[in-house]
Amino acid sequence: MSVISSWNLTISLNTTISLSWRSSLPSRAIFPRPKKPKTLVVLAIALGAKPTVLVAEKLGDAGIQLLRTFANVDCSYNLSPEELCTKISLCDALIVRSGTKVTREVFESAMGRLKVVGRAGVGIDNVDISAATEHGCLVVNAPTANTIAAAEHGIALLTAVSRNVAQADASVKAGKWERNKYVGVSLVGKILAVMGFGKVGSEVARRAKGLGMQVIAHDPYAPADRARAIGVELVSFEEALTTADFISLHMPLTPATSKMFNDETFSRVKKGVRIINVARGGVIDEEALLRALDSGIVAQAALDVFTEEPPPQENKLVRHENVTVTPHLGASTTEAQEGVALEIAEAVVGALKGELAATAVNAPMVPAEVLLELSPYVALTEKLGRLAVQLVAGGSGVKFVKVTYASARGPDDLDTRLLRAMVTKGLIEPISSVFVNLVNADFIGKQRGLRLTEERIVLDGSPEKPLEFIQVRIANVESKFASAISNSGEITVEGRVKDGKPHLTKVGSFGVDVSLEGSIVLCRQSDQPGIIGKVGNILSEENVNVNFMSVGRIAPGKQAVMTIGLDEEPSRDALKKIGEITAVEEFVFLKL
Ligand SMILES: NC(=O)c1ccc[n+]([C@@H]2O[C@H](COP(=O)([O-])OP(=O)(O)OC[C@H]3O[C@@H](n4cnc5c(N)ncnc54)[C@H](O)[C@@H]3O)[C@@H](O)[C@H]2O)c1
Ligand SMILES: O=C(O)[C@H](O)COP(=O)(O)O
Repeated sequence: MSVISSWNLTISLNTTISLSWRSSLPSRAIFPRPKKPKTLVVLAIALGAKPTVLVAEKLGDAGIQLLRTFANVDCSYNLSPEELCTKISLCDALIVRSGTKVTREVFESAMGRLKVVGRAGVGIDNVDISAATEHGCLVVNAPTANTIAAAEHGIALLTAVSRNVAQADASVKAGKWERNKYVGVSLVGKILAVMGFGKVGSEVARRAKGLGMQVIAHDPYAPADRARAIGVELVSFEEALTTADFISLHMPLTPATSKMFNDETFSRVKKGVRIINVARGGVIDEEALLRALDSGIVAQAALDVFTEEPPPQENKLVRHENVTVTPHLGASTTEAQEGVALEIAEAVVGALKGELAATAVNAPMVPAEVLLELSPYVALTEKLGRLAVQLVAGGSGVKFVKVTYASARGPDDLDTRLLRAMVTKGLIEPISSVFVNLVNADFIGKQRGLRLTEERIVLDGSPEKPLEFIQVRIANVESKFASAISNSGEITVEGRVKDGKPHLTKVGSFGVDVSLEGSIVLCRQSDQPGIIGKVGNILSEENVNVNFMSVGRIAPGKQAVMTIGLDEEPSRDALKKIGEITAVEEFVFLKL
């Protein structure tokens, strides 16, 4: 038995997984069965619950049209933060570009209705991701459609600064003819350091090589072979800083990259370096850049992005004669905006339909084929969680939960994030009013003090099935059904998938077998003839249909646990009558 202590995840960028939402759609299921992906949509439309999407910044027409095929679309631009907070409680989705700050207040004001925030672009630094996650709100972005536009803008600024295009243009327009003042520098043979070798950075590198530049790149996370493939050498931060004639910034704004270029870094650059920033303003300490420009350490800068956008009128950087500025135009080409609009509209509609887009920012991305295979186990884990928590005696509190996955597959072959989220959902939802989904499961679990550990049992045999059985145990609690406590002293429920359906196969130390649908009665009795009939009669008198029944006993004539699956919920009276059968020692009714 090995304890999983770290997640070994494969994130696929080209796949979708399914996830449904609770508030406006009338289903609590978190995963619609993949074979019927349209079910939730049909329900939503039939009940008139067409979702509302607030588009808070200008979005390309193709995207708006796509959104309108599925949702009510409210295009309200230039909302104040207060107006956004007021509107948001009426919206299921929000689409923004970089100009709207989606703060914690926005998520709080949504009061649970907002299910997805779509960022029509790459950078998500204007969205409070932690707050989104805490509120179970999915954040998706459109990471690919504006890559080329941003790279082209980077090259435009690179060539513009090397030849003083903006300054010379302003000079001529001011009636001057200063040919000697605006002598530029050549690009060919010069060293360009690309900082951040992701989508945009690598396209900039490719183009700069075409201009005859020697391109190096610094990116702690980029694979060297991807760089080598386009003739770029990955180097250390120090080497990039000290050798470059031009530095082009293409990393995201994160706590680690914030003010990455500051007085200290400028003190190490090659004198006369030229800096281009089409990434995010915050990666440069703007006051330090001003000092570096004034002292001549930095010869020129070209900035498309600023710490504060738009920058204040009196901003000295913007007015500096060696600085070329554009108003965050990197993504602003007709082609990129149409592409981004479609990319984000598809992602948002997909998310509202119950599919989790491949561009999810705050939820695990699971390949579709993995999801399909895991789907019945997803249902099983949620139901085991629901059963286990309902077996806890009032006042016990649930803290220590152990989930065991038994499989013949190697540990790296099983992505248990979905299953873990579903156990958490099953454990928490029956005893609280919070809505748990794949986005917020870990957060809600932690918030409620749940210590969920996972372990693997590696079985011999064929690894055809992803899992043989799953066990959920709750430690340090008492049970309202004493037989649910196994020899280890924990409430224990175990299940398997049989013919694609989740089954409960063990309660405490008793082997049982009941299909997990509807609700169930667990009943411990002394093993003797006639009990099944008596219970069956009580239920049939009430017109309650028994869909499954099994009896597991320790030994003939000793104690047995009867498991009865029910389609309808029996009345209190019927349950009382079951409890009054003489041989029945204890019983419990559990809702799935
Ligand atoms: N100006 C615009 O209109 C515009 C348009 C598109 C993208 N952008 C911005 O450009 C940046 C890059 O976008 P992308 O699509 O290429 O993103 P990306 O995620 O594909 O690439 C970012 C790269 O930065 C690297 N990185 C992370 N931390 C780093 C660090 N400390 N040092 C060096 N590299 C680091 C990552 O490993 C990654 O390879 C983002 O900030 C994005 O918001 C701006
Ligand atoms: O991160 C991005 O995608 C760019 O900064 C573009 O943002 P915008 O769409 O708000 O211009």
